[in-house]
Amino acid sequence: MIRMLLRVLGREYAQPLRRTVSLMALTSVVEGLSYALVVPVLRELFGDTPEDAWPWLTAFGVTIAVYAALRYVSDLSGFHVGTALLRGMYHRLGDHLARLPIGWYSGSRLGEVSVLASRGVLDAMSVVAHLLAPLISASVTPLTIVAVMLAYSWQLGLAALVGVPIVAAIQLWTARSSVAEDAEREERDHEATGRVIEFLQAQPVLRAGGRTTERFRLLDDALRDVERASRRSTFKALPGAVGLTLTVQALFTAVLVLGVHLALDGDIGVAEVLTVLVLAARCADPLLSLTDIGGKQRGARSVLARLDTVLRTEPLPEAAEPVLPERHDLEFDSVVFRHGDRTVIDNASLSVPQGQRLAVVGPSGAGKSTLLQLLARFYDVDAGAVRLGGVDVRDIDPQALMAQISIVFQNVYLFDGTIEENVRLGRPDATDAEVRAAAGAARLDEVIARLPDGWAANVGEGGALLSGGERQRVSIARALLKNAPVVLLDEVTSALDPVNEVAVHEGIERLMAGRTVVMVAHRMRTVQRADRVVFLDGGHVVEEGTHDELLSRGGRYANFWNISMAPVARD
Ligand SMILES: Nc1ncnc2c1ncn2[C@@H]1O[C@H](COP(=O)(O)OP(=O)(O)OP(=O)(O)O)[C@@H](O)[C@H]1O
Repeated sequence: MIRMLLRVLGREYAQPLRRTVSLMALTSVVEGLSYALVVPVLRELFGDTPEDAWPWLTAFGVTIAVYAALRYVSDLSGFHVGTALLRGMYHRLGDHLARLPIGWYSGSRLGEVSVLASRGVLDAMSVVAHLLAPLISASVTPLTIVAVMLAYSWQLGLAALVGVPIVAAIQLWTARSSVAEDAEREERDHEATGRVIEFLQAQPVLRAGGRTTERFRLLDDALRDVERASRRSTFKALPGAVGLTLTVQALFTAVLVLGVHLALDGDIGVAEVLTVLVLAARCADPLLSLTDIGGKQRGARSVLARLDTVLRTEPLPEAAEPVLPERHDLEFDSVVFRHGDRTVIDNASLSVPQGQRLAVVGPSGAGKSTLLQLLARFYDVDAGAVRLGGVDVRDIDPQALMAQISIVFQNVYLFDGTIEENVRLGRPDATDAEVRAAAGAARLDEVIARLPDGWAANVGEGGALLSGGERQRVSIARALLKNAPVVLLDEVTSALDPVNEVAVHEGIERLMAGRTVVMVAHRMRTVQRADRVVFLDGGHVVEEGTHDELLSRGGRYANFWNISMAPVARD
């Protein structure tokens, strides 16, 4: 467990963790010794000279005081190390997540990672803060007591010692035999939490579909699976729990019977028998709690295994000697890209000279957005190469690559902060004048003027307090402020109101000026502003040329516009 914890966290935590474990073990030994001192105290008290009990009573008092102090220090140390590990874990996970390819963040991953990053990390780290001390106490204190018993009466000590391998074997067997069930329960638990997130996110769709009171079947199924998996894992751990209880009771009875027998034979005194029985009873409690602790420990172990899997996910490889491109032309050279076994981009080649605009047109699912994602290296190609300024994007330092590219997506995500903070994200060190100039060019200044708090207005989580068109303006202002030489644009497909549409188009026109642009275009008006057009279908470049050339060719592109324009013409 500790080894796994250190693998997930990194070796730098080994020393504080080892120190805490040693402190906890020492505390448990002193606790055991304090119980052991009851024997001489009682022996003297029951003996002929009870006043001889004073030195033992003093020693007993001192041991209790030392134990209390050690308990305080070791609990505090557990708490400090636990919180330090928690912080370390968050940093490690955050740093790693920031390096993973954007393409890794698919829909289901978001739920999984949010559960791991919140409850998962807390669960795993509670091992140190809350689980380690009881676990060590439940093992070390009884062992100390058994050692003391051996000193007073080897027969009774030996009887108790027999229990040690049995208890250890039961614990080990329970842990081993329920590994699969525990992992299954954790898996189902995570799935259900993901479904809860999905259920909350799907509220607008469910309500629009009139399913306000109907329960969400996927969530219901997931919760039923959790119930089934929990039942299976509880049943699997049950024989271990029952076995442990029976063993502890049997041992206690054996020590009791043997103690009485020895006392009747006169081998040991009544005081010894009494105290050994008290000690044996004291052993029983922590031993029985091992069942509960073991369950929690197995839960934490499976969370640690999940964290380990995420942390072992390889980020996109970084070039050993990165090259900085000096030009900003773009090139797709015989690119093949697959999602699983599905080929999404199939041997596509195209190029965009520096400062020119390429519009990508095609039916839904043709691979248009994927093309943009490959340019920004959200994924790596499976074959061929994507080049910026003649340099393979895999040979460019990831941060340098992102500095060359501004991206304006259809779905704009804004952080829960002020408008100014959201625009500044484009270039955090920009001056106020530059931020205001970018906002003006994106016609965001009109939006700001309408808001009571102006620049300081909060946009709400995800930008919920702004309209779709207003959010687009923020994202264009952000891109303008970034002032990158390459612009990737995924045109908004849903209709904007006329005022926003004009403003967004104006902003985009300013953003594109003098830059190398690849835009996924859904409107004829946008395509007409491009220097060249490629028509993509099934991941292939089917046609390529200027808008007028392709229209007059009367091929797939012309046909595509004829079909998409037909409803507009009818209106
Ligand atoms: N993360 C993913 N995992 C698996 N398949 C994916 C993933 N993302 C996209 N695809 C598939 O890749 C294909 C191309 O998707 P892409 O989003 O590039 O198409 P598009 O041309 O932009 O479509 P649209 O115009 O509808 O947005 C689609 O068939 C899609 O189902």
